[in-house]
Amino acid sequence: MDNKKKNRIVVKIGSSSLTNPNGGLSHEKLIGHVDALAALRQAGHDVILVSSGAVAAGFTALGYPSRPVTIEGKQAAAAVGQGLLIQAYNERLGTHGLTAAQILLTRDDFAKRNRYHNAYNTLNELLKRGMIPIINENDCVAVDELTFGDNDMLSALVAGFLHADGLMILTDTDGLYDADPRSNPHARKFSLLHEITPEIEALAGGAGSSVGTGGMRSKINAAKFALSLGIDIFVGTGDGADKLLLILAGEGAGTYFRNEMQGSLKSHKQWIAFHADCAGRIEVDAGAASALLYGGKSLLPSGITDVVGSFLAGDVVEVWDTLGRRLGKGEVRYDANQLRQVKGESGPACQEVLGTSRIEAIHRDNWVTLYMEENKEETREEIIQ
Ligand SMILES: Nc1ncnc2c1ncn2[C@@H]1O[C@H](COP(=O)(O)OP(=O)(O)O)[C@@H](O)[C@H]1O
Ligand SMILES: N[C@@H](CCC(=O)OP(=O)(O)O)C(=O)O
Repeated sequence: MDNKKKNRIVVKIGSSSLTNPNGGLSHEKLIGHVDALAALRQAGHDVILVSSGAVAAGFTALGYPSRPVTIEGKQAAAAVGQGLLIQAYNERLGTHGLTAAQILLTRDDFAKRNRYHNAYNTLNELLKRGMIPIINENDCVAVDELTFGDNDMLSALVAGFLHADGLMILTDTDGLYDADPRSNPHARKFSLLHEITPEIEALAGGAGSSVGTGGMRSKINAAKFALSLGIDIFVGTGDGADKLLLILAGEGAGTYFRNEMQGSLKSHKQWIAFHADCAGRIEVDAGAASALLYGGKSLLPSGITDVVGSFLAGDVVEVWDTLGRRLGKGEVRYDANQLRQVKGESGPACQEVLGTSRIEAIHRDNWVTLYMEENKEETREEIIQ
């Protein structure tokens, strides 16, 4: 994050920072955040908000004494609370001449190529027109296997997908400590981390309030993912209308996670790597494995030794080598039957069967390396191209 250039910033606000401890929206807290978002926007930055709080804001109106635990209870509470949230956001944004644009997503929306690209195009159009996108999980329809897990991870996925410069995760604690500060008054804070080691992961505990869900653990998972894409992250808190500008300037009350990596994986490659369902599997010989991993080459049929499954052209498949190592994932140009016909064949033979000179089974633009040999940093460089 660089406070002098125009940045694209994803801000995530947790339930505890928007609602009262016993549920119900806190207008006072929400207004404080909106004023800070408006200041960031008015300083010329693109601002995308990932807002939790629908369940926590809605459950009291439904007569639940505390955050519901049943799926239908949470979904009903979210249906009420999401409306209350957007109404309150819009009221306050309006005083700054700004407008909210509500986007509710499920994991399925990220897994389907068309939906993923539609969401990307819509968000870019909204930002071009100066809107403030407000994203939440579509809790009313999301069921376990279709959820992002939590909004911390959703905000990291959104930050990656939009090639954000920074991700600010606002919560009720001023950063990551070496123990949960609620239960350990001697806990010490980390101000700046360059990587998330297993030791750091082990320090982060669960939710600290009756309305939060993932706790610091889910923030660390999200930070790890965003860091792997070269995005700077801040986890912490703040007060006043200039709190987000202070965070941007490196003066926020929290933990900064930064790494030196430049550039991020293209959105389409992120879709292949993190979201698309795998429809089958291709096995390749050593020459093809090396061309894919280290040569930056496309996969040609001559290197294919086996084709498993019944996928279609345009599907995403996993690629393994004959030693049983998963090398990566790619979008195939041909369906499984066509690839069975040309596997192991030379260029001219493939051209004859496929009727074209574009014989790549997987083009390098549609390939993502996932295999990382221990201590082999160049593989990582290839992932982040
Ligand atoms: N090592 C830690 N450092 C800081 N906070 C921690 C740690 N382990 C657990 N926590 C808890 O994580 C909580 C924040 O997460 P959560 O309750 O899910 O908030 P939100 O609703 O903002 O997502 C804090 O209130 C704190 O009690
Ligand atoms: N989508 C849910 C929030 C899920 C979630 O991750 O909550 P939190 O830990 O407060 O960020 C809601 O709006 O209530």
